[in-house]
Amino acid sequence: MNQDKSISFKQSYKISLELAGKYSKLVKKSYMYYILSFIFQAIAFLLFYPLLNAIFAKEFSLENSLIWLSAIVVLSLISFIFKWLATNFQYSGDLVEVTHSLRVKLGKKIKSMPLQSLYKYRTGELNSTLAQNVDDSVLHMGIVAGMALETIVIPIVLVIGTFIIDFKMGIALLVAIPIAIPIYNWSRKKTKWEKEEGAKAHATLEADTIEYLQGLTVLRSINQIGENATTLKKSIVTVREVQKKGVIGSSLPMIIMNTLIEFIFLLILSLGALWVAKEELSFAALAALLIILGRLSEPLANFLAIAGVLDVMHAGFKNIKKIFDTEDFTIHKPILEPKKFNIDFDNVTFNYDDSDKKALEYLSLEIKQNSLTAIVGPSGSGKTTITKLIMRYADPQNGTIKIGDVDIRNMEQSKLMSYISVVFQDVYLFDDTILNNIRMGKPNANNAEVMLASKAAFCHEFISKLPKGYDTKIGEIGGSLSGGERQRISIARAILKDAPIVILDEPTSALDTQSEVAVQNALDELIKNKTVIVIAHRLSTIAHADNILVIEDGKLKERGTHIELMAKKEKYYSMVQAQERTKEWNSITKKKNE
Ligand SMILES: Nc1ncnc2c1ncn2[C@@H]1O[C@H](COP(=O)(O)OP(=O)(O)OP(=O)(O)O)[C@@H](O)[C@H]1O
Repeated sequence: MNQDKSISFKQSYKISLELAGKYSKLVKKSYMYYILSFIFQAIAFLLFYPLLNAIFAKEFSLENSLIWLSAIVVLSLISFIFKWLATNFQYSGDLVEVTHSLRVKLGKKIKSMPLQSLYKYRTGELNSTLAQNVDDSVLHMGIVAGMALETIVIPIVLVIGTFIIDFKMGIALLVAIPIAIPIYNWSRKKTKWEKEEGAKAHATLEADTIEYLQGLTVLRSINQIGENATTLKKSIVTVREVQKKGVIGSSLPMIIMNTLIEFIFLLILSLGALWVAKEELSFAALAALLIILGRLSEPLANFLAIAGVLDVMHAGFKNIKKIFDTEDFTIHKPILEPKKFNIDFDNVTFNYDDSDKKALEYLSLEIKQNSLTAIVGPSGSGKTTITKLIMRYADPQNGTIKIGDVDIRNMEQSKLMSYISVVFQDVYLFDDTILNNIRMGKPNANNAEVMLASKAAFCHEFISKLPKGYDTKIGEIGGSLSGGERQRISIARAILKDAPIVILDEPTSALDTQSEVAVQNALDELIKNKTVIVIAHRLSTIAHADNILVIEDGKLKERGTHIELMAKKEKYYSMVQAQERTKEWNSITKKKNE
């Protein structure tokens, strides 16, 4: 599809069927009924000509007149029935089902998208696609499609009919159409710009608003609230600018188009009157033409407005299609399930989509089942990338990653995720009850299981002290949970999930000593008999690890236990020395300040 051109009626028809999925037959049927309804209605209007002929005939024939009148009534009734059948698609609730199934399909797609593709979207963008764009698109299938078909079918049938009534009049009508085309194209360009830019500006505003609210604390600390929230302010102003430019740009063509239609109709009528005077046209034909022009004016006047609405929908379609067109993870056949939970990287090279730099380079490493492996290295060396790839954030460009000797590409994504629990430094709690927040680890767990996990994570006590205990909503207590408490709730979630692999991304580094002890106790419960990977900056916390992997520039530089690596006196040794010196320096400056 040519993205720079306005969407044609045909294109929007095709896309609407694609989006309707299993409901496409119903949508097609509804369109068909609309077309039939408008054809019958237009023919009914054309039959005014023989009716008027019968009425104004030299010898008035009541019988003839009644026959034509009955024909008009019957055709109108048929048209009404077809319209009723067409709109039944909306009123029977099928349209709502289409909206629902499209949203569910999008939700499934988002779930199966590689995280790398997902992270390219801002939260607000996805939000606006799932909510607004889906509604806009489905609106097309229901209401606007009928109006769009009316603007096409009625004029076509009426123009053909006019030719049959009077060839000259038919020509006069046809000549008028090419005059309107350049104005139509000019206007479409203007309205398309407004609708597409408008949709983009709104999505940006939505995303900025969400990010603004999420980051309010940080923004406050850097004095970026209210008048100073520059990003949000900018996107609010952009919406105003786009709307203003759009309204100015699209109103003028609309006024010109409508005036032109009225002018052309007047001209045709004047011509008709002249031909009647010259006895080149019957009075009945002129009267019929008057009726036909009256029926034509509405769809023609609406044409631009409807084309504009189609552009809004096209913008929505494009966003929905962009999500559907994202490549899914391919699950390699045969689908396998690991029996063990050791992890192996074999010659793994990976660079992020938008970067030329290799985040990991020909990396091979082994993580034994039920061992505690620490990954250390300078910032940007690739530690987090290793853990992301285990969770299939994206596939490496080279090499394989195996769990229990099974390539992770041979595993169902949901199965793979069920093998892994992650505890991050930043804990995300959903605005739901504490009970449900923990239960997310195992959705079918009963309350007793949740409480058991919570006790193991040392959070039962503080939860019990909350006014509504486990039924307290996270939103109700807002920021009153400490970092350590939030962390322990997330550990309870992981304990309940009981996944065989646990990834700890520096979960205690942001905590004070007292909280750290409590969280460490909870972690000790979590990692019992698990394959554990810890990303650590503070080397003192991983001295007891079974294996330490030193990563630098995406490559494995050293491996061994703390004792082995210290004895080697190379990279790890220097890192430990450097941290010791920093610690000493900090305690000296602390003492000085006291
Ligand atoms: N989403 C991304 N897109 C592009 N490049 C990325 C992305 N995430 C990480 N990188 C780059 O990949 C390299 C490895 O990053 P990674 O986050 O794995 O390092 P790290 O060792 O975990 O660092 P840190 O200790 O600071 O968290 C870095 O050069 C980083 O800039």
